[in-house]
Amino acid sequence: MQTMPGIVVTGASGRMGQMLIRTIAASGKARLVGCLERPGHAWLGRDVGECMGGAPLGVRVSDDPLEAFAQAQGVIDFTAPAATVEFAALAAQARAVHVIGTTGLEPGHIAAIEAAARHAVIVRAGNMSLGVNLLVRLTQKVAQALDADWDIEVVEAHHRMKVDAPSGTALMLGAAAAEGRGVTLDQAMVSGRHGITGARERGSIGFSAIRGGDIVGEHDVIFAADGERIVLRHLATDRGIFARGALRAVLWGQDQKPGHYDMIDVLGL
Ligand SMILES: NC(=O)C1=CN([C@@H]2O[C@H](COP(=O)(O)OP(=O)(O)OC[C@H]3O[C@@H](n4cnc5c(N)ncnc54)[C@H](OP(=O)(O)O)[C@@H]3O)[C@@H](O)[C@H]2O)C=CC1
Ligand SMILES: O=C(O)C1=N[C@H](C(=O)O)C[C@H](O)C1
Repeated sequence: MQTMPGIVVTGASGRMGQMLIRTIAASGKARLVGCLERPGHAWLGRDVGECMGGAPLGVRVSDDPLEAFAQAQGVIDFTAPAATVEFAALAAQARAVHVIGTTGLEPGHIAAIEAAARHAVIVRAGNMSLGVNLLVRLTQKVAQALDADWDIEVVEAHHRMKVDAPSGTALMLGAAAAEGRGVTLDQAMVSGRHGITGARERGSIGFSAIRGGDIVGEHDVIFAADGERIVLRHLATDRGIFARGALRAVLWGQDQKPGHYDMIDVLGL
């Protein structure tokens, strides 16, 4: 009989960290074997279930990733770019599958993640939900079917605590639209217009970000032409969709060769 993979959750006290811990504990498919927080964090040394205001889960919060990863088959990481790069190197050293949900990554961070993925399985996506990854595919198809008479705009809305813009999801959708159009996102992207911008440049892909309240995550891809408009929309109302996707990814990754994968690979879309 195969044993359930042991998973470490980084950023345990965060919005996603707590959702991941609940999802793993209830799954019956994986075991929670470690929880990480920064040195000095108030939760260190305490049972993570009790820290979250519930029953004990038998896992104490630690600030030692090396020790935690050594006993794990998977690491689920929704933290911040600098931490994720550090975790990628350590998870690869431990040959643990590293699932990365962290957004706001710059090219230098991605290069470091690529290097780690030469030695271990990494699954990274700016959005782990089934719905958004399906929308990525639909966006690519619609962009491929339409010419540059159709202006493409990506509009996203998130809670007031989000620190990066455009969102990782908006960038995935923009990249899919660009791919459908046969251009790169770097060539086409226009983000956050302000002031006397001049008329819209034909073929550009625009990005706008709204931040407020407790919005979990909303994304529209607008294809606007003269006289008509197509809007592809995803609304997230519960962070459980991201946690369930991440759990699926860490289980899928157990049987893969080292490499840098995304949720399209995991979901087979
Ligand atoms: N791909 C996806 O499907 C999704 C991705 N995300 C992304 O996940 C990330 C986290 O989001 P969210 O949970 O809302 O954010 P939170 O701020 O609620 O949680 C982040 C956690 O990571 C910890 N952390 C940050 N830096 C470090 C570090 N250097 N070392 C150790 N721990 C660290 C934080 O600790 P501290 O408070 O001490 O800083 C905190 O516990 C974001 O990048 C977000 O965009 C979110 C939802 C879905
Ligand atoms: O920070 C968030 O909350 C979210 N971040 C991801 C992103 O940047 O797209 C995914 C989701 O939209 C929630």
